[in-house]
Amino acid sequence: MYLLAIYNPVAGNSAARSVYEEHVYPLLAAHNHKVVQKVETQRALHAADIVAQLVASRVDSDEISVILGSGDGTLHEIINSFDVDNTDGAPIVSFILIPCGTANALFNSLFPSASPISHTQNLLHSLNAFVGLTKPHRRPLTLARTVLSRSHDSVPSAQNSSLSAIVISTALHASILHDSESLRQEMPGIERFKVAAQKNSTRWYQASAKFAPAPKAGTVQVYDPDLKAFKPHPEADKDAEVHLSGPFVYFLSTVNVDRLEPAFRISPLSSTMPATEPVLDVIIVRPLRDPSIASEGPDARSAFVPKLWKVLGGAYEDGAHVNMRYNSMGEVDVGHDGEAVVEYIRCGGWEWTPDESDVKAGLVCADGDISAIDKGGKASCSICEPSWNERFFVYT
Ligand SMILES: Nc1ncnc2c1ncn2[C@@H]1O[C@H](COP(=O)(O)OP(=O)(O)OP(=O)(O)O)[C@@H](O)[C@H]1O
Repeated sequence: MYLLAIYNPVAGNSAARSVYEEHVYPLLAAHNHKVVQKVETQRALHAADIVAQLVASRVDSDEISVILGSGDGTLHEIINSFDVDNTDGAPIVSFILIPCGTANALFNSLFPSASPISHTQNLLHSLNAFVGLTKPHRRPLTLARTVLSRSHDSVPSAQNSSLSAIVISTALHASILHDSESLRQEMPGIERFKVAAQKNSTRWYQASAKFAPAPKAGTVQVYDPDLKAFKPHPEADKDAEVHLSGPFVYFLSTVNVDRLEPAFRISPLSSTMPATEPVLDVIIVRPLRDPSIASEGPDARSAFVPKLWKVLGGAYEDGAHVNMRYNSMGEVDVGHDGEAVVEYIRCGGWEWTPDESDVKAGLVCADGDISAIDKGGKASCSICEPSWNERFFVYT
């Protein structure tokens, strides 16, 4: 096994170097683990280049173990450095996560009780498993591929394709990530996401969406708050696809994670009702499901803002939003018996086609990385083929 220790010195509150020197390296030495290569990243994509070179050189090992001190963005860069067409015989990559980023969605989902991460012991859960202080378990990472295509493209180019291990979103979440990046210097913590959320709160996104089933399930599933269970989506067509029309406020899908921050449990059913195959859990809010809103317009958009915050606030209450429903007045609560406010869909893939007139509906977030769909184009996201879901692992 080739052991690589790598950290991003500017991730999160820039504490990675001291965490490695004071805790990570001493713990590895105490357990006789010899690090072959130690890297402090110097720039964006540096970690990705190091791992890609190792894989390409066919390092004399069938496994590369990467002790990764960063946020989710650096993990995303590493996964995307793989040459999709040339992986035969390439070593598998196992991550030991040291959460040094801002949000650390993957780490916080895998170790939900490891909060706050300001407590050193909470940083070391994955490393403790690797060195054998806790029962080691290596969990495969499910990957989703997102392809942005122009409508006339029959074969989208590789440059427009990316792999994700955490979140793929459009609508409000993509706008928040897009706008919060400019606030990073001023607000290094998660408060920058809240500021960007306020800025985008009255925006509705004009698009249509399509969903396809995961192979084993055979149907697109939707969560029913009455049954407290998933059921086949009632609007599936003869090809088992489900089509939803906009406007949308929220559209976010996850793999491997049930939260994006320690307490923001946006796709809670991925951990409380796990699927038996790799799937995308998709969280959708469409404001015209609200019985008190008959049509679009500035008043309707303003009226929906407090409901949106209530729903997203439910994610901070251990995922209570998935059981929130309307009453006949359009009020939102878990005790009501009208339509579910959140459409919680479980599927194998989705397609998002923004209206040409709506520029912000064309933003797509893949693990925090923002891209824009070309005018007239669409984004297609699907669970990767099984060989890709056995390529990356994480110690838990
Ligand atoms: N030395 C460096 N200087 C500037 N940027 C760097 C350096 N090393 C890595 N980066 C870049 O920093 C960006 C953010 O890193 P990362 O995702 O690890 O942390 P984060 O954004 O704080 O955390 P999270 O993704 O959990 O919110 C990545 O795009 C990475 O490429």
